[in-house]
This record gives sequence, C-alpha cells and structure tokens, in this order.
Amino acid sequence: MRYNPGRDARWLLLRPWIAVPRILQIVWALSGLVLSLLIRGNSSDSKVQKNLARMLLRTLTNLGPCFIKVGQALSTRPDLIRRDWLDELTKLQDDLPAFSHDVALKTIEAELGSPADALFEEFPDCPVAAASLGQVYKARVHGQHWVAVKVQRPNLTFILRRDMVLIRSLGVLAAPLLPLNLGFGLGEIIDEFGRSLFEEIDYCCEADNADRFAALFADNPAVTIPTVERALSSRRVLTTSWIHGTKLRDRQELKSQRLDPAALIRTGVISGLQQLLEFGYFHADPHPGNLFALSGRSGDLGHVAYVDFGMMDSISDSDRLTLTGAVVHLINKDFEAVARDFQQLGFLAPNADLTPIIPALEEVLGGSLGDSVGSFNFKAITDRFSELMYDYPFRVPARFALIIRAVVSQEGLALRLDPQFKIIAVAYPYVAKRLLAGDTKEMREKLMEVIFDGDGSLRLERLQSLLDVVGKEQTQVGTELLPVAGAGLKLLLGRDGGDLRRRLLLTLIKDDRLDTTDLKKLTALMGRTFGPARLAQGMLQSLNPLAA
Ligand SMILES: Nc1ncnc2c1ncn2[C@@H]1O[C@H](COP(=O)(O)OP(=O)(O)OP(=O)(O)O)[C@@H](O)[C@H]1O
Repeated sequence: MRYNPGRDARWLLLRPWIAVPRILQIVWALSGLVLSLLIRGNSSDSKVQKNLARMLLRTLTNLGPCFIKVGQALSTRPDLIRRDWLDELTKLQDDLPAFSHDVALKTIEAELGSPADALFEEFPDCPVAAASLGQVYKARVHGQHWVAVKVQRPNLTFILRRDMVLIRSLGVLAAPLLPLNLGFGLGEIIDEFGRSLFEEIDYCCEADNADRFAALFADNPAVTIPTVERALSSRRVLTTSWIHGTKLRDRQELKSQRLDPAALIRTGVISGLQQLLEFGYFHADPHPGNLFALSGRSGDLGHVAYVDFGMMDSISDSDRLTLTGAVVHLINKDFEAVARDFQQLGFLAPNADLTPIIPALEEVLGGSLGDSVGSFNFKAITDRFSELMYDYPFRVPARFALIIRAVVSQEGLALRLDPQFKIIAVAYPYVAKRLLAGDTKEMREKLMEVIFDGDGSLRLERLQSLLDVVGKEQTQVGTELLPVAGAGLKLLLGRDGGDLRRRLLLTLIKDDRLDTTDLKKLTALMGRTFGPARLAQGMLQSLNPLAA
C-alpha cells in the first residue's frame, strides 16, 4: 500500500472507534512532555536537559513506530534539536523494545512458507537488535554462514496509516505556533516522510535497493554491502549476509578494536559524496546504527559496511552536476555562480532577482569558509541559511529533504567521532581530484568551466587552488598529487583531452597576437607544484594506460 494522505484521512474519519482512543493517547502523552518543556525547557542545568531528553525518548518510544521514526528524523537535525538531546535520541536507532518472539516466528512461517527451524540451521530465541520497524536475528543458514534476518513488527501498515493521518493533522495545526523556518510547509515535510515510511515497510523494495547499492560499490574494496538472500526474503522478512563489525558510534570502542576513526570517517564521507555526486543514488539514513567498521584487511583501516536500505533516494543528473559545480564555485568564492546554482536547483525561483542575493550569500557563506576551506561546517551553514530564508525568497524544494537528511546525518556521524570534523575539508579535495582527473565527460566540462573564463582566458589561480587542496591532503599513502598528476596528463595527452588542448591553444592568442604569458605561468605552476621528478613519474604513469 502506498502513502495517500487524503484516502487515509477519509478511512480514519469513518472509524472513530480507532481514531478517538488513539487521539486521546497521543494528546495525553504529548501534553505531559509539552508541559515539562514549557516549565523547564530553558534551564541551563545539563541534568535537567538530560531528563527532558529521556522523557522525549520515552514518550516517542511508547507512542510506537511512527513516532519513533519522527524521533529518528529529528535526531539527525542538529539545527532543530539541542545537541545534548541528540545523544539520547540516537537510542531510537536500534535499542528499542523487542516484540514477541512467537509473533516473529509466525511472521517468518507465513511469509517464507516454512518454520524458521526448517529454513535455518540455527535460529536464536531472541533478536540481537530491535529497531523501529523490525527486529533482527543473527541466524545461520545451511551453507554455514551467518545471516541477519529482519522480521517486521506486526500490523505496521495499519499503525502507519492511522498514525500518519494524526501526525499530519497535528503538524498542520501546530505549524503556525512553532518557531520553525523550514522553507516549506510542515505538511509537505510530513508527506515526504510518510511516502518514504510506506516504502520502507516493503522489504522487497529494500532488497532491490540493497542489490542496486551493492552493484555501485562492487569495485570498491573499502565499502561492503551485505548480500540479500532472496530465497529467505519477502515483503515482511529480509535476510542478508551478517556484517561482523563494530558500529561507527563510539570513538573509544573503535580505538580499542584498533580501528582508526579518522580513516573510517574519510571512507564514510567519501562514499557518501560518491553516492550523491557520482552515482546519483544514495543511502538517506547513514546514522551511526547503520554503519559498521570492519577490520581484518591488512593495511586497510577505513573499511566500512552499510546496512538498512529502506530509505534510499535518487538525484537527477542535472542536480548532481549542479551540486558538484556548487562545491567548486563555493570554494572559488564565486558567489554569482553559487546564486545561479541555487536558482538552477530550485532554492530560488527562476525569475528571482539575484542582485541583492549575491552579496547576502557572500556574507553568509564567505564567513563560514573562513581563511581555509577546512572551517566550513554544514551545521553552521544551515543555521545561517535559516536567517537568509527570512529576508530572501529562498525555499527548500521538497526533493531535497532526503538529500539534506543524508548530508546532515553523515556530518553528524563524523562529528560524533571527531568533534573537529569539517565536511568540506573532505568534500573539496574529492571534487578537486575528480575535476583534475577529468575521468568523465561531465567532469571535463566542469573542469573547463572552472579554469577558463567566459572570454576564454585561463584562470590560473583557480587551477592553483585545486592543485593546492589536493596537495595538502595527506592520506595513508602520502599525498594524492601523484595519481592526480598522472590522470591529468593522461587527460591532456589522450583522446578525451581534445577540447582542453584546443582551449589551451586558444589562450595563446589574444587580440589576434601570440601571447604566451598564460602558458608560461601554467608551466611555472606545474613545475612548482609537481617538480620535474614527480612530473616525469606522473608522465610514465599516464603513458602506461595510454599504451594499453
Ligand atoms: N546484515 C547485518 N549484519 C549485522 N547487523 C545487522 C545487519 N542488518 C541489520 N543489523 C542490525 O540490526 C539493526 C536494525 O536493522 P535495520 O536498521 O535494518 O532495521 P530498521 O527497522 O530498518 O531500523 P531503523 O529503525 O534504523 O529504520 C541494525 O542497526 C544493526 O545493528
């Protein structure tokens, strides 16, 4: 069944015996919470705040899966929820009360056609994790390997249908009283939430998502996606290979397992950026309960695994490219281009006058960039953006709800492990490397857009800043400049570099005269950045694949 607020509202209106007791239960539970918030919400005492956070957690847990999901969504919004509450809310991720084991066994039998003990070599008496929509068992199949069997909570369709109508009505009624500036109506946000929730309860969808996601990362040894056991999966039971890892939750725990939090954050964030900016298909719920650190591969300290593919989303090719360009424009401090990017993405109306917006963007975003790109923080940006939204015609297009959620979750996860983490410090080198390597047609076009001006002249300072940022980044194998030099040379000399060579040649001709200033500066920049030895090494590296 799909989410349909109109149909479900009519359905509930005709069943007052279902609606009325539930409304009373919700109002009773929430009024206690609201009263405590009104009385003690402004207290600066950390103990009081902790108690309030616990009360919120208890209230949401008692109200069931739909409300738990609301809490989970809030737990990834440091812009809406106090930081000291977030820790408590993350307990909603997989530390919830389990449902009856007998009910789970009945669901398995009804869904898969045989009892659990006939299907599995070993099936435990209690789950290892109970999450909002299902509980997970660690079982063994006849081929001897371990699997995760997720069994859905009973009656979920009914519960979601009933509670979504009530949450939507409550949200729409309360919206004018709430000090929120979300950029679009609370009703729209709730609808987006409801749609994805109804998709999440069809585990066949989740199995397809997991397979699609696994195919994208098939060549990446640093990212593991569990394999779906189709014969042991259905709409309400999902069986996948077991991930033997440590949750990306606690820095100390990771360290005690000799796992390197910095390397894990890097793999996590880069794989997140790949999803958004390369694949156009992303995990919208990368919270610490859904990501594991894996050990055991020698020398590879940043190996992560994802679970829970219930909430995935796609991003269109044009949005994906605009976002990539926006990162570069932001770092180049080209705020006119950033304003145009916002317009293209739908954050500003197509006919909006950009003249007053450009300096405002510069003030908000320029300040956050600070002296170095490393000081950029998505949370700081969202805070400042909400100020802009009051004064300028900004709005957040509904299709960006899950993208923002994914980025904020990802950043929240990284901040948990490293409070100094800055997302742009990883995002920029990643984008810079892709641009300089020019390995796809779209990246080559973006590279040219960045390093050539509208009149065809070369913007050497931009090329310099791209090279600087890649050069500064230190990884376990040293700086990333050498592979980039190799890829860049391959591009320049190879079949795909035709356009780039033509544009470079054109910079030699100014006012119908030969002018080699730009070219000399370019050669000097290359010499400074790479040095002759590195350049020669890069050349060899680039010629090798060319010869092949
Ligand atoms: N393949 C796996 N290997 C190991 N543990 C797993 C696996 N799949 C799930 N788990 C564990 O079970 C927990 C719940 O699973 P999952 O997140 O898929 O359930 P959910 O009901 O969709 O949860 P959520 O409330 O996050 O939406 C995970 O956080 C993880 O601890």
